[in-house]
Amino acid sequence: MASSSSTTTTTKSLFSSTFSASRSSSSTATRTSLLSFLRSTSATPISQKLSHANNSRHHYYSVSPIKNVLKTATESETSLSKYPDVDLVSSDSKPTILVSEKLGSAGIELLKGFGDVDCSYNLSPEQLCEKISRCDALIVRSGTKVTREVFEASKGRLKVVGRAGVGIDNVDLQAATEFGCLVVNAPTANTVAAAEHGIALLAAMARNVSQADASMKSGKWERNKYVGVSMVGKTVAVMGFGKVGSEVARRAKGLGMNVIAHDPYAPADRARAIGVELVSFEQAIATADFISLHMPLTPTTSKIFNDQTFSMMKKGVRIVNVARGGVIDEDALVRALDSGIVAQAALDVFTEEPPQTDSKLIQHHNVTVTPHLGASTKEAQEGVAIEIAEAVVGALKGELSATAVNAPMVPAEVMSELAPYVVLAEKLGRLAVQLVAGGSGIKSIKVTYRSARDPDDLDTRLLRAMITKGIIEPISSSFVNLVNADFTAKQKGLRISEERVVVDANPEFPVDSIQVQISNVDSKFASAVSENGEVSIEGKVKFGIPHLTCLGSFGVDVSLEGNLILCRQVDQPGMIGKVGNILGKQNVNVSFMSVGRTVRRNKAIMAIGVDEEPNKDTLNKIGQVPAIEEFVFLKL
Ligand SMILES: NC(=O)c1ccc[n+]([C@@H]2O[C@H](COP(=O)([O-])OP(=O)(O)OC[C@H]3O[C@@H](n4cnc5c(N)ncnc54)[C@H](O)[C@@H]3O)[C@@H](O)[C@H]2O)c1
Ligand SMILES: O=C(O)[C@H](O)COP(=O)(O)O
Repeated sequence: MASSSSTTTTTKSLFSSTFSASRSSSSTATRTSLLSFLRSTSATPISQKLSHANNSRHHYYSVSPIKNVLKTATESETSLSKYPDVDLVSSDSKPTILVSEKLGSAGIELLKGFGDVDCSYNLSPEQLCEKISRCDALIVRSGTKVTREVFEASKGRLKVVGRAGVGIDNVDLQAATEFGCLVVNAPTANTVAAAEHGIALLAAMARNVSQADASMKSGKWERNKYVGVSMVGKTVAVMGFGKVGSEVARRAKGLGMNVIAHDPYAPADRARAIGVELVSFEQAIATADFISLHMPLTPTTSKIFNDQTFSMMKKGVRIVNVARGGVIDEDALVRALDSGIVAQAALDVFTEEPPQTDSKLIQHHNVTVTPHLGASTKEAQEGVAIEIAEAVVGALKGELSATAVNAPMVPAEVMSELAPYVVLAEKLGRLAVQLVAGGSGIKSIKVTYRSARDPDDLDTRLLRAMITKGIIEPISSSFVNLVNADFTAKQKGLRISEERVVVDANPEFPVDSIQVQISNVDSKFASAVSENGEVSIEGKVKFGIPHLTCLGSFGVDVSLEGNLILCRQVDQPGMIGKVGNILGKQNVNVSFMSVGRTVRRNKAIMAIGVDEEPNKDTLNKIGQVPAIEEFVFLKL
């Protein structure tokens, strides 16, 4: 008995968990196709009319199979000619990588080995927008705002934004996704540096180090004024128990502190392993003597520390923030400091950076400040530079990234297994859409994955994205990639639902077959319409090669390579010879032929693979063969 699970995925997020790169794809054909998929980024958000070139002309990759794949992007080539004003990179040029903030030298060297590196610091927003149209990649730290305007100004050339650090709140992720631009970060290399800075601020604040230092430098000797508080035995609440928060917790325990933590998403066993109790937000802030902030800035955490939450804190609490300034309502913090609810604050990050010099918060005598130095150790900066350079180069090569922020991250072994099915998925999408009659608005697509494995074991994001690409690209000037596939489908009003069905097949393979059905449309080829009235095709991977195995109600067996002529005819002898002759006369090479039928001597479907595209006259002659009732030419 087949069992199934289904999802509707027009709005489902593409992005999740962990991943490593895709170098282990099984065949050259498969590998190059994946690379092209990642590379063919969107020139324009689909919400706007395409008004400039896309980047698919940037043939700077030296590996020849990749060039072949770029050549197959026929739609891209056609639409490029419409936009002669765009500064296209020639086929031999290297990618241009703009580095807009200081990056460790090891990372710069790594980038120089791959592309032309332009280190231009302190650019104004206008200068950044001006430069970006000539750049394929941009590397930033927290000081560069990568806004929607930047993506618009890039005119589709920008393929990847690398954030040399953790926080990506300075990058407009929605705009990046709409433009098909991958965003990657360097999430691990500065963790220890940030944690050490948090502990440094905690200790400096508790012992009034910066105030006493300033006092002495102004000629004073105020031993009684700067009596501090001890940390041992005190409770510290770590708000955000991720990478930095965990490291702060470890160090705080080493100082003899009682550590509690609040993080709605942190696993309890990680906390237990460090000897930390996970508590509610309210419990954390109400019981802590020290509060150390380590959560990201998100719509949920924005100004989460405000008048109301300060009022819930223990009087005399001390707060450290090395996360993001925006999680604190800074005016409310000044009020809490003035009223004594908060005894002291130590801040490395601010809502506006740099903050106004006359800011009441910065000037407050109970506040210790540093200019966003959390990640600024030699070691961390070399680390993030290498981490981000590798990620950006990998992305420019078309590899899936281990640190992608706005694209699916698929483990290497899953990627390798799925690779041939990814190729099949795109071909099925391309075929299905070409079978729809012009003028039919496509709205609803159903994809059914049949597999011997448990439905939960099949990660369909890549397959769905490729089907979307296959469906959209032949009929529009949009360019679809892994980053923008779901968004593009949604913008086009396509509702893609998925079903996973368990079948009796070989469990060694992740997928047995993929079926694509388009409902409520007319077809150019009536035989592609199933008994239920949908344009329906199904395919399998056989010996690593994608095959069409079902068309409407007809079983066929056609390898999906080259171009395809499908004919429906009266099932009678001599048909293959007749059509073969017509093609031969026009020097069109037939790569294969296959006949499928429902009932003997009734109707048959003939599928003919051709290397060249037959001219109109040849196609007309095929149509004139008396037994042929309908035919269609499809580009794969
Ligand atoms: N000052 C600096 O130079 C510096 C350096 C590194 C990191 N950071 C910042 O520190 C923060 C943490 O970095 P990280 O590498 O540990 O990131 P991380 O993603 O590993 O950890 C963040 C944690 O916050 C948790 N979280 C999310 N929403 C929360 C909420 N509402 N309440 C409590 N916890 C919540 C997440 O579950 C996660 O565990 C980020 O904002 C990052 O930008 C600053
Ligand atoms: O999020 C981060 O990684 C830190 O805030 C570091 O930012 P920086 O790269 O600007 O120092």
